Amino acid sequence: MAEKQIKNRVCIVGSGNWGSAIAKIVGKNAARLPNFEDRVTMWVYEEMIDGKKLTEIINETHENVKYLPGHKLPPNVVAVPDIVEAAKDADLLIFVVPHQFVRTICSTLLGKIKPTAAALSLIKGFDIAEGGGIDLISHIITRCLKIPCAVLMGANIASEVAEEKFCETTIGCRDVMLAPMMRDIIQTEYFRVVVVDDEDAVEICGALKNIVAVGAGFVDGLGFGDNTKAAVIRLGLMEMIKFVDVFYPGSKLSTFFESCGVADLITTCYGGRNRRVAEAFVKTGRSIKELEDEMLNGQKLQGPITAEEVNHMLANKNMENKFPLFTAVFRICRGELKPGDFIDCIRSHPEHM
Ligand SMILES: NC(=O)C1=CN([C@@H]2O[C@H](COP(=O)(O)OP(=O)(O)OC[C@H]3O[C@@H](n4cnc5c(N)ncnc54)[C@H](O)[C@@H]3O)[C@@H](O)[C@H]2O)C=CC1
Ligand SMILES: O=C(CO)COP(=O)(O)O
Repeated sequence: MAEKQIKNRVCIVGSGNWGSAIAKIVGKNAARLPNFEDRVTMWVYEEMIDGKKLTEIINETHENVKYLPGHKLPPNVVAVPDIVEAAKDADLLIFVVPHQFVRTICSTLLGKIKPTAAALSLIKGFDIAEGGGIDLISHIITRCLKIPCAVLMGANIASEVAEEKFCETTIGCRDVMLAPMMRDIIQTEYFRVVVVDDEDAVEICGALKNIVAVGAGFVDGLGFGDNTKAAVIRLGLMEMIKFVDVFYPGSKLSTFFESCGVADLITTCYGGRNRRVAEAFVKTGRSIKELEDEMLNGQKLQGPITAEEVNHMLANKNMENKFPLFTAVFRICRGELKPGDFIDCIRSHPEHM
């Protein structure tokens, strides 16, 4: 008798703009691959749209009309409003929520998931740790849920991925047994995966580039040109490399040349939400929060909060002057500096000394 194939169950924890775009890929791959269960659950933070529950709309129309309108999800992706119900049988949990919600989600899932499950985090951001430092989101997931957590970061603007325009991504996974499963469920003809073992650096790149993208938005709003934006991208990259070198020593320089590094920096500094809202912030003088609510229809910015989390650590360690671009973005978002001061802050960057 033929041996029964073990089928991995997948749950996508999140259903925003990126969560829905990745659900399209994961749903198709799960239906196609013999070692995955067809049915993929997708946890949806329930909300009402024109008097109807978003989960019901998604399950009836196979479209997340709020966060990824115009794209059909495969019918085997099932929207579930109860997070424990969605996650309890999963062998692979794909975390893709705005980073500010991760701790609450983990405490809800504590003790309610399979102890043998593994996680893949697509979340770009940090959290504040006790003792004045920062925590990586994948570390929070591993610590809270006691499961391994790899990461996926890359130059992946969700709408373009949903349109199936070619791009690359990076999976950071130290566990050679888990890496093939992670790659299989993600890779398609148009979404190409490179797996590296430098997990922490991959994740840090994904988080820090959002701060740089806010800076890129500032220079767009101020009316500077492409040369200035290129300088912001380059100085941002140098601060990202330094940050990893100082706080996460042992990471590899080559990781910055993967999709999660320089490529994500470029795409986000030209096409991302952080850039767009930061440009409007400069042009209108309104608050980031107001503009986020008005311009993004429920989607969430990660850059300004990440700048705050990073500054919390830099200030505690007396290192703000070593990271003038990160520091200036934080202070401008807080209203402590004017947007016009941005260039002055990076003019005397340590890179120029
Ligand atoms: N959108 C993009 O192009 C990309 C996003 N990412 C990253 O993926 C992560 C998730 O981003 P998106 O899917 O775009 O989310 P999003 O920016 O579309 O956020 C909206 C989501 O947050 C949920 N939400 C709102 N309040 C909540 C609460 N209190 N608790 C839990 N969930 C709540 C909403 O229901 C919705 O699903 C972020 O870290 C982002 O940086 C990464 C690559 C591309
Ligand atoms: O991470 C992203 C692209 O890789 C999306 O960036 P934004 O959140 O700025 O849109």
